[in-house]
Amino acid sequence: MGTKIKICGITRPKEVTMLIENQVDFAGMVMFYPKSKRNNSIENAKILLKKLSISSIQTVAVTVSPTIEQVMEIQALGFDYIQIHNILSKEVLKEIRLPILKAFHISDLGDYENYQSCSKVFGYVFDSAIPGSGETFDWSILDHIPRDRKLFILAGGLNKDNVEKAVRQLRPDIIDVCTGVEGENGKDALKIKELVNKVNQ
Ligand SMILES: O=C(O)c1ccccc1NCC(=O)[C@H](O)[C@H](O)COP(=O)(O)O
Repeated sequence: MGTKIKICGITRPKEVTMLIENQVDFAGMVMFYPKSKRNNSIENAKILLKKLSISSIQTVAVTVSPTIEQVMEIQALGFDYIQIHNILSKEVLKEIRLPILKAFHISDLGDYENYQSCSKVFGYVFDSAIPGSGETFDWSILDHIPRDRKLFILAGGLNKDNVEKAVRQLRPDIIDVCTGVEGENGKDALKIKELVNKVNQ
């Protein structure tokens, strides 16, 4: 099976159209994180989710240290997965029903093994120090990560110029791209197309 593609940080209906036209596999929406320029309100997320529901694209709510109330709202919206950066509290882990993609930054990789036996964690997102910054990191630090059956997702500064090398070197299940497919006004149709072509060639 080929490498799947997740485009993160969508905020506009026309970006959903770009994802559908390019047959990407996952769409990520930043939720409850107003510090991000890609943050979505509940109302906007509803609009994007409705538009995505006519496609086979899987939806991911991207969160940072979410509270239990936020997790409940995300579940009610009908996302397929929740991606959690920073803290995944015991309370959230106990109550959550959505499959979790746990994000690790290059500084908290040591945490990774704690989640390997957790049945609610379906995958790991390996990301640079600042999520959504477009910065890459030294991929060799992942060489010694013990692989298991959960999804191995590579993020952080990927774009059309480095994605082939990343796929060859790390064989991720999914590549996750945000800044690398953006122009001045959000996601760029040509950049998405070029990236998808590079991954699928
Ligand atoms: O995009 C954001 O602003 C953001 C903020 C907080 C958490 C996650 C965020 N973005 C999505 C991500 O999980 C990844 O970091 C991203 O897909 C990779 O970003 P990039 O390096 O820009 O490709």
